[in-house]
Parts: sequence; structure tokens; C-alpha cells
Amino acid sequence: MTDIALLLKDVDKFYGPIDYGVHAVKKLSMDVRKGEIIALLGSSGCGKTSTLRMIAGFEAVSRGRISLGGREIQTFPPVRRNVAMAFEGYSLYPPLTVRENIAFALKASKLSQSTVDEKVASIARLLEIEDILGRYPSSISGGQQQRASLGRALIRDASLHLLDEPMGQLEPQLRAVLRGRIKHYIKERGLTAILVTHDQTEANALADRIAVMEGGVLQQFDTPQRIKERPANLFTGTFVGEPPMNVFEASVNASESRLAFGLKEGIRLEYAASDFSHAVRDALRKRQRVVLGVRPYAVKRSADGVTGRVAVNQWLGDQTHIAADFAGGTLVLVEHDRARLEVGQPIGIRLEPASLHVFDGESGDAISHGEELA
Ligand SMILES: Nc1ncnc2c1ncn2[C@@H]1O[C@H](COP(=O)(O)OP(=O)(O)OP(=O)(O)O)[C@@H](O)[C@H]1O
Repeated sequence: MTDIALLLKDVDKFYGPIDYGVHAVKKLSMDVRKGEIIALLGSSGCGKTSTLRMIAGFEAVSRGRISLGGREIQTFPPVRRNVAMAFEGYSLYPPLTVRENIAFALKASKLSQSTVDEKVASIARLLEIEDILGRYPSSISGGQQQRASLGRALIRDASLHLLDEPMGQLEPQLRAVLRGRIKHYIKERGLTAILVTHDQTEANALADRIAVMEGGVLQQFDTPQRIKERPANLFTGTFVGEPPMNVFEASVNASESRLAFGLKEGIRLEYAASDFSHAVRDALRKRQRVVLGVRPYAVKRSADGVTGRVAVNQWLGDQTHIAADFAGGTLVLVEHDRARLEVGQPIGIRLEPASLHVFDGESGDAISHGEELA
């Protein structure tokens, strides 16, 4: 038996005529395993919601296939897909109370009234909406409606749960608490879920794997850790991670014993060839222009480093963010201790070979991460 719950194969979405309308999703292929939580992450307009709506059946698939539990479903109406949804705009039924709205999702399940009541009470407790179960949708806040709608989706025993920005209207503290509880609830029941979010903290906290999208194209589909450590391209490298990855255009100069990167303003980063694998040196030797990336947490200060000049020094209560003028741009460093640095003061900057990400100067595709090929 396969452990694949959902499969998307070369899925295209055009709004308007195929090949001429707005191309919102481009040749998207991905697989979701049973029991997995997937986050679709990307900026506004990248095609996340279109993807989710095609899976749910609210939008037609222009090209390609979608299979759920081994059945092709792209031509099925939403009710035949056995998918539970919490969508913005997929609103609660106004004539029903919150309790009735949530219980309505179990209507087809033939459960006894007492089991339904128990399930509703338990999900209401989880989402902290016990006190509004008797109210009507028109008399509760947007955040409460969102939680009621989430409850209505989570209570169902469906093949797939689709959650579109499910906590977008909640305060940060409540979001953080609910995130943990929802993850536990989904995992405990072995549910399969896809969550749309533009919030990377949410994606990192909830998802087993993240699908990063941009311009309708899937940029990378991997675990949060691998996306951080091995971004597939410059887009994921700079989109995922807070503060964002520092990037600098550079030329490459490779000899038998040395590997050097030339940055703007005559800055040269020199390394021993042995700091990188043969394969990386070979790959870099063929390039003239690359983009170097280094995460703010990985930048080190060192007396014998390359000089930068402090532009900003901010203590955030638990870490210091330093921005330095460096190689014609800005380099951000994060340190755990409070740094006693004045604006304008020179600092030595050391970029360890193990923390360098190198991207192709033209395509933006990753060439290497540390000493290994991408
Ligand atoms: N009904 C529609 N008609 C025409 N174009 C649309 C329609 N819905 C979405 N689009 C376009 O398709 C692209 C993808 O939109 P989509 O809503 O899927 O993105 P998103 O990543 O979910 O964005 P957001 O986070 O803002 O919801 C955008 O360019 C959007 O303008």
C-alpha cells in the first residue's frame, strides 16, 4: 500500500483562457504523504490559494492531474472529494449557532448525539471557543468566526484537511498556543493537512514539509530544516529565515591552493582550497559571477576579518542585531550577547566557509552549501 495521500502532477491554473489568461499556478507537481502536515508558503499572489482551491474543487484545474487516495479527483465536485476545509470566505451558516455549525460537519457520520456533543466540546476547548458555542455567526468577532470555521474542518474525519490562513485574524499569543494544540490534534489522529500561510514562523512550527512558491512556481519542497540549511535557490534562501540571508554579488578566483571571492569595493574573501570539496571547486571554477549568501546568525566578528563599519546596533532584549556597511551593501549579524559597538566603528567580519551558500549569478540556483555541492 502506498503512503501517498495526495498527488499533484503538472498542474496548471489559468484564470481566463488556457495559455492566454493569468497563469497563477505553473506545472506544479508534489506529493503529500499520509499523516503529513504541509505548508504552502509564499508571498501574496504566488498561487497558494489557487492551489488549495483546485485541490478542494472550488477552482477548475486547467491542466494536469490531482489524485487523492489513489483516485483522480480533478473533475469531481467538492462534495465528492472527502476534503475538509477552513477557508477565508467559506463562511459559517448564519442561521445556525456555532455549536450547530461545528456539529453540522458530522451530520453524515451517523454518530450518536452524545458522541457529537463530546467531540464538539473537545474541539471548542482546544480552540478556546466554549463560551460562544450558543451564539450565531453574525454576533461573534472575525477571529472567533475563524476558530469556529477551523473547528468545523478539524472535527471531520476526512482524507485531507485544507486550511487557508487558518489563524490569520488571531492575536500572536493565541496563535502561538493554538499552533501547538492544532499540530498535536492533527498528529494524534494521523490526519493529512495542507496549510496555506505567508507566515514562515507558522510554517516552521506546524509543517513537516514546506512548499515554497513564487510566481506560481514551486521553488522548493522540503523540511523546514533543509530549506534553511540547503536553500535550492536565491529565492528560498532570502525568503525563508529571519532576519533574511545576507547576499553579495561576487567574482570567483580559484587556484590549486586558494579559493577567493571578489566582492564590491575591492573586498576579497580568501579561503584555502581544502575548505571546499573538489566538486565545489570545480563547479565554482566554471562560473565567473556568483551570489554569496550567509545567514545573519552565522556571521562572526574577528579581529583579523574583513573590515565593515557599524551602521546600526540594536539590542532586542535577547539578541543583538548589528547592520554593517560592507562590500557596497549591508551585512546583518545577529549575536546573543549585548554588543558594545558605536555607529561608524570598524569591525572585522569573518564568513566561515561552512556557512557560505553560493548561488549562480544568472539563474539564482544554489551551487553549494558550505563545503558540499547543492
Ligand atoms: N479569480 C481570479 N481571476 C483572475 N486572477 C486571479 C483570480 N484569483 C487569483 N488570481 C490571480 O492569480 C494569482 C495567484 O493568486 P492566489 O490567490 O492563488 O495567490 P496567493 O498566493 O494565495 O495570494 P494571497 O496570499 O494574497 O491570497 C495572482 O496573480 C492573482 O491575482
